[in-house]
Amino acid sequence: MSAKTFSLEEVAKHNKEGDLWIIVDSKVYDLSKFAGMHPGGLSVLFDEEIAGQDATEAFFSLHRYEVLERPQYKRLVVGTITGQQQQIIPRAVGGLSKVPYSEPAWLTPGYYSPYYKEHHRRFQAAYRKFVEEIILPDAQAREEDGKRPSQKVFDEMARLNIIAMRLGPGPHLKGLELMGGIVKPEEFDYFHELIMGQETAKINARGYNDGLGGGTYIGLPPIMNFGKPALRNKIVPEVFGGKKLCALAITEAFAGSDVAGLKCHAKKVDGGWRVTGTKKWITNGTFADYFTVGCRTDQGGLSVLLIERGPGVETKQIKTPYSTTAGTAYITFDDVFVPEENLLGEENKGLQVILSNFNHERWGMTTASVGAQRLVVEECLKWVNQRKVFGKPLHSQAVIRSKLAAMISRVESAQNWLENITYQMNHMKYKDQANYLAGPIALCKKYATETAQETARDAVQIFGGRGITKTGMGRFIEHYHRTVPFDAVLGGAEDVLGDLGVRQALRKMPKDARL
Ligand code: HEM
Repeated sequence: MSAKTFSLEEVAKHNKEGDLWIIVDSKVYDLSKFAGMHPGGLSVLFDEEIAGQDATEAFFSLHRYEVLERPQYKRLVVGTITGQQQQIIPRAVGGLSKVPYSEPAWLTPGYYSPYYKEHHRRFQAAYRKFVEEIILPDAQAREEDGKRPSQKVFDEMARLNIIAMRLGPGPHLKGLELMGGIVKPEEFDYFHELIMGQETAKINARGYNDGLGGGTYIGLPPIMNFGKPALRNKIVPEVFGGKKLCALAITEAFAGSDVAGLKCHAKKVDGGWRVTGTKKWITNGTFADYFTVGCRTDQGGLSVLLIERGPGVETKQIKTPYSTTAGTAYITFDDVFVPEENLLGEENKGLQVILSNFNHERWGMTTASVGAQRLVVEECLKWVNQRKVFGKPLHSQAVIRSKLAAMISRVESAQNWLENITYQMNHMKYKDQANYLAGPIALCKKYATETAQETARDAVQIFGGRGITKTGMGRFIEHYHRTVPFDAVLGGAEDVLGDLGVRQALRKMPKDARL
């Protein structure tokens, strides 16, 4: 940037076509050539309050800060105003936001938490930096072109053992160097995983987030927990190494939450099965290498088989409102031979394999949902502060403050419930989690996604037309509002989860309970 300084009077002289300067936050921009290419048009720049003037307020009413960070616009700076300092300093890469409620309480100066230790703080700082430097740029590019997340991102994740950590604490982390040694495998707990879920959600690229191993998150645990040692030893290192991806293929057009109604058929043959059937809405299906598949056997029971991509396996893209980078697929298995050793768990006891996965999946989705909801609160607080209506900030309207009150309360209650459940998970054996936490996790997810949708709706009302525009000020809100139903449907629709939570409670009702 040029080290030249100018007085306000000098800048004011450059206020005509072919010679146009403006000031944004103490920096002087020469827009003489750019004016004709300005996406907002030429005429707006020649307003007498803009041309040659300090246009900071007008600029931030209409553009996100990141516009000024783009190299092609940084080049337009010709100097600064004598005696003025930059007032608007964006958050440093990996740093914490100072906007109230944009960080959970444990990351907000002055507040305390019983849950997080020093290694969680170190981990959060390192992981956020990784997300912003490595994942975010790829996420934005892939959301645009719809391709799967780049191999270099998987390679970087593998290098720090992020793929292994995404599956939560457990024996699979033993002996691994996590995040460059910032946290020891024996220290790693569900709060670290919660941090990962919440931080990754901040990329605000919902399809990409699922593309980044969403299928592995639910498709690999059955292999790790129920696969035979030889199968595990082959597949787990390939996946943790970022070279292969899994997908969980249970849902069909015929049966969704009703897993007992699956039609995909595994016919017993010499040395294994031949599988024929279809699967629908399979995350990462278009590019996954391994499919963890729920099949009906000859006896009518349910078995889970590991099927490798190969002859007879076809995957087709399903178009959904989120980006194709998630690889959502319709899959057909056409007389595919599956060897005996690919059986996960016991034959006809597949329901146990499938159900054992659900709690972790739903809890993980809740971490992401709450993280994204918090980002929306931050976007709204910034917007109401910088947007002027009738000469005053948008937050001078009581109705806007009332919407924000509801948004903040929702995200804080969801976060606090989630942290309490996470604490329980840290202290329970995995099988006790099914007994004690299946209901609370289901209810917490339902609550988080319902509140997420209310918050998405309120945010669109606050942003107005910008909240339904894919570029510009409200682009985060538009994306969130369009993709928020994914949180509410994947891993179990809200009504199904609510019902599960209440049924679990009713099963535990004491026989002698009376009013
Ligand atoms: C450094 C100077 C400026 C640059 C680099 C710039 C760049 C841009 C860009 C890239 C957009 C497209 C929307 C987006 O991606 O956010 C845009 C839109 C716009 N700009 Fe500027 N701009 C500048 C100054 C101004 C100023 C001073 C005004 C004052 C009125 C203005 C008015 C607008 C308007 C009205 C739009 C359309 C906004 C919308 O669709 O909501 N721009 N500008």
